[in-house]
Amino acid sequence: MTAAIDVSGLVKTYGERRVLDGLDLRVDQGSVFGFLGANGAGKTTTLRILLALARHSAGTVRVLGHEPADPRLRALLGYCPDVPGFPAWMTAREVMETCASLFRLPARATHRRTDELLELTGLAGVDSRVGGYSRGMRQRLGIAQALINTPRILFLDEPTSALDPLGRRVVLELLSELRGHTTVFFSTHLLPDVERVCDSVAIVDGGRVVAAGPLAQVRAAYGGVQGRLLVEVDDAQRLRAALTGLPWVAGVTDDLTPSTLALTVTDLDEATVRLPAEVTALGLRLRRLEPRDASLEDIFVGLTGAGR
Ligand SMILES: Nc1ncnc2c1ncn2[C@@H]1O[C@H](COP(=O)(O)OP(=O)(O)OP(=O)(O)O)[C@@H](O)[C@H]1O
Repeated sequence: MTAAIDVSGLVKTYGERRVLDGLDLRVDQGSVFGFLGANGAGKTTTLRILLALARHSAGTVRVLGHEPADPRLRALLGYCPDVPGFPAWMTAREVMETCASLFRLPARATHRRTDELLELTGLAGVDSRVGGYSRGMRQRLGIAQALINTPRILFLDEPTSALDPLGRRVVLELLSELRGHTTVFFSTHLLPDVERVCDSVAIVDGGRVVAAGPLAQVRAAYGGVQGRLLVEVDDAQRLRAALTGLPWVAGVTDDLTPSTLALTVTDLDEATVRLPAEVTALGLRLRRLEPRDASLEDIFVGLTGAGR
């Protein structure tokens, strides 16, 4: 099957500055794909190139098998920018009808699709003008308008960044519902969002993809590097002092309770064996030992040096 998105060796320079530096990317059709990177990593630039809003300096880019500027793509794509803007005096229905007219949808299809999408995005029955909408409502209308033409790929730039937790959940559930029908490509710096809804992920850093693939595969491939252990003992601070500096311990932080430590370890299996021995040697009592695979956050921090 043709990939939804296939990018190879993508380079974008601004003057002397190499903002994208040989970026490779493959997104399967029907997947919910998270394009993850810290601020300035190159996400928006990549998105703009995929949508033919910016030109690349080198490399190949195919969207549904076409060059981004191919006019055949126009009807096949939907896009919602990070801060969607609408005329303040319009209602959601008027926004949808205006967008439908750009695709020359017949009146019946416009009405049917508008009803469906306003229902899907929780805006059915909202008759007020867009100017009074909350950010979450605007974002949902942005997604609805981007779906009016039943696109094969929906592009979203940081769709949840400006939203409160409830607004984020609603938008993420909405993206999940599109799985299998529409390829969803969304850029974000929010790791929990990716963990919640994505099948596949690419982590971009310094204009390159540093890890990519199905979420489980990325976790397995890079999760072995660092895992986590939650450990509860009767004297956490003595254990903390003893563990600090050991070669298999990459970091120790206090956890939620005073008797619990969160350990970042270089090898989860080795640590699970060594830790009880350390606790016994100190004459402490082990109350809990809970190994955890590296989260996407551990992987992200390890690969991009975020927070360094
Ligand atoms: N028109 C431009 N001229 C010069 N530099 C630019 C231009 N657009 C973007 N950049 C630079 O390219 C780098 C990548 O920017 P980009 O917006 O793609 O990052 P991003 O991953 O989307 O981050 P953010 O979440 O902050 O938007 C940044 O360092 C940015 O300053």
